[in-house]
Amino acid sequence: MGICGSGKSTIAIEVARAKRIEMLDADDFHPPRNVEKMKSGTPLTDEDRAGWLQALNEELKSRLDKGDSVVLACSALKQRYRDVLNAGLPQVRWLYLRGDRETILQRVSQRQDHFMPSSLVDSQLEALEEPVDAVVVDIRLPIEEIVAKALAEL
Ligand SMILES: Nc1ncnc2c1ncn2[C@@H]1O[C@H](COP(=O)(O)OP(=O)(O)OP(=O)(O)O)[C@@H](O)[C@H]1O
Ligand SMILES: O=C(O)[C@H](O)[C@@H](O)[C@H](O)[C@H](O)CO
Repeated sequence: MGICGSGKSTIAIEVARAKRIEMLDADDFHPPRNVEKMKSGTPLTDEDRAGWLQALNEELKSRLDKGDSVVLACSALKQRYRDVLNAGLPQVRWLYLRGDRETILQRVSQRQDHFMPSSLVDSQLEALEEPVDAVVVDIRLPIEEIVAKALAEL
């Protein structure tokens, strides 16, 4: 979890590869209207995110109930969002990619092929409620170090 540009997809892909498990990217589950909204520079509301979070919980459940493991890259900005994602799944563990505004802005503005505009970074930081029950990493660390910490601690 973490705000836009914190490295969720990058880290999740590597963790999933190392553990040979499936990786899901929550961005692939946003309804088109949510993506259009973000593209046009408007932050999502709790209401916009509600169905999406519910759907992601179902996706996790369908895999974990079968005994499969999965890595989900998801912003999960607020505690109540994480409560929906976690519902009925006590085995879920969180990795929080903690990022400072400057590094995030730099990475988001350098990305070419992404719908998220850097103008939304401040709204993401405002919405963010830092987790108390997560493994926390600083996004300025090299990718390999973050992945190693995730593999060691999750
Ligand atoms: N630890 C890191 N060091 C340097 N660059 C990184 C690191 N982690 C990610 N990046 C780069 O930062 C950018 C943002 O990463 P990524 O797209 O994985 O973030 P994200 O959290 O999935 O973003 P979003 O939620 O907006 O899709 C990418 O260009 C990625 O290559
Ligand atoms: O809850 C949200 O506002 C969204 O999930 C965003 O965080 C983006 O989808 C993602 O970070 C892409 O940049």
